[in-house]
Amino acid sequence: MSDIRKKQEIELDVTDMAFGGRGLARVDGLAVFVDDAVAGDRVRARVVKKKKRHAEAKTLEVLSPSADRVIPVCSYAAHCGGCKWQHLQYEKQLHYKTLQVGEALEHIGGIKGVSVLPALASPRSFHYRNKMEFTCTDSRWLLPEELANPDVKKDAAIGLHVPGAFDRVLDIHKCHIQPERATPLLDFIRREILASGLPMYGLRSHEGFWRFVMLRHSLADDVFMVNLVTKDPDADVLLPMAERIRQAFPEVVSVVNNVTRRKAGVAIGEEEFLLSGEPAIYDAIGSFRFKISANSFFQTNTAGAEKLYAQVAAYAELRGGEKVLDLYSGTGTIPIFLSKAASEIIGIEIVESAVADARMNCLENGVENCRFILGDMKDVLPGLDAKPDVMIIDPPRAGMHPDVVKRILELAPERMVYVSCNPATMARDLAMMQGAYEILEVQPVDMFPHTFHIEAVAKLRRKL
Ligand SMILES: C[S@@+](CC[C@H](N)C(=O)[O-])C[C@H]1O[C@@H](n2cnc3c(N)ncnc32)[C@H](O)[C@@H]1O
Repeated sequence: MSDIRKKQEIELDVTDMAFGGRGLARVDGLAVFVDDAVAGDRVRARVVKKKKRHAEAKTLEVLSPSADRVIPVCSYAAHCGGCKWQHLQYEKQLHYKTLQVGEALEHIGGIKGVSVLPALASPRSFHYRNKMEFTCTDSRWLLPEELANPDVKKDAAIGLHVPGAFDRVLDIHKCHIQPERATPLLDFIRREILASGLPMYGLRSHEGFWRFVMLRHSLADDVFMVNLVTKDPDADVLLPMAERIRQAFPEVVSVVNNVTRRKAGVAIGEEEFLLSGEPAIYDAIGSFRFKISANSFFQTNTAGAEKLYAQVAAYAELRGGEKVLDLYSGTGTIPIFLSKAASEIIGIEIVESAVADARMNCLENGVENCRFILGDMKDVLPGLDAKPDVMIIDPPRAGMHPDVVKRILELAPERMVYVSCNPATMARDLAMMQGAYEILEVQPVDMFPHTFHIEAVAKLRRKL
């Protein structure tokens, strides 16, 4: 039994990476999850939580670095919630992500003996994100070196959050996972916002005007959309600002304004106004082009999405005559990507604008064999009398409702492909299906380099 105590400073040998991204050490059999540590490190750490079965600690000093450590390229990496694994070699990130998918299947789903292939690398390990949301605040979070400088004030920031802290925002001037061309654009917008005379939003007071700056990038066309998210509309300020942004950056083809009075930190407005240029941008996956509005769901790593969808296609093994059901179809990207290989694809999706985009994407790509049903999966599936040969399932992080799983088992397609961005809920959902389906293989696909997140694709075949 370990006698470590909260607030105690201890030296730890970190031996593994835990689910959720932290290092894992053991003290007299007790699992200690260590923030900012890498397997192979010896660290001096402070215990911040002590429970019966585990403890949590924060690294104070790396005494002896792991051979897998690298120096992060980003100066905010140690403090920013965006990239928690920049200090870990990319090949090792893939290694631990692969292990974590296997461990989730085994420990959460009780699924043993499934072949989990090594994670496929993202085509780009930096500059891969096509969408970034920077939060505006009236009181920025200071870096340790800034705290020591009496001239630095806790004034406004436009940036990213400290991990797990809704009200702590770092003023980010360069983010290495977004395209390089976004850096001068963000700086220009920051100067415009600061010069506007309108107040930044207070994340605790919920007063103020400027809430978020969202940048979307099209890899295919190398153009940007700027979405200025505010608490109120103000055409007098926003319209001329949008023109100045587009004059300075001709690659910005769309500037929109989302207005939200909700207190939740979500950059989606109840109203949207077009300020300048087009209302949407386009990007391509494979030979298809997709329209992306400010609030559309679109995979955030475009080049990675092509790899992901190619894996879905490989596991679906379509020969041309199949009826396919695509659950959680978003803006129709998977159905359209697979359209040439199937006879008919039906997508089901809860977000009205996504279904509208999916239908438009079919029209614009000349795709005639896909249709989409709007509604909540658990309400739509029971009334559906289609008999699918193949089902593609790509649920949100929370996974599937148990009633949905039950209905899938009644529909009993011969083959299924399950796509997930959350190994824990994937393991839970697959466990409910493994009585009737054999889980043939799982392929993790890295869509989120330098974070501990991983996408995974599972191939299932009906047992009878
Ligand atoms: C992970 S995304 C997948 C989107 C799409 N397959 C893609 O690759 O772009 C999950 C989708 O499920 C939708 N969704 C979430 N809950 C749902 C529900 N209860 N019923 C139907 N769709 C839902 C979301 O709106 C989102 O578009």
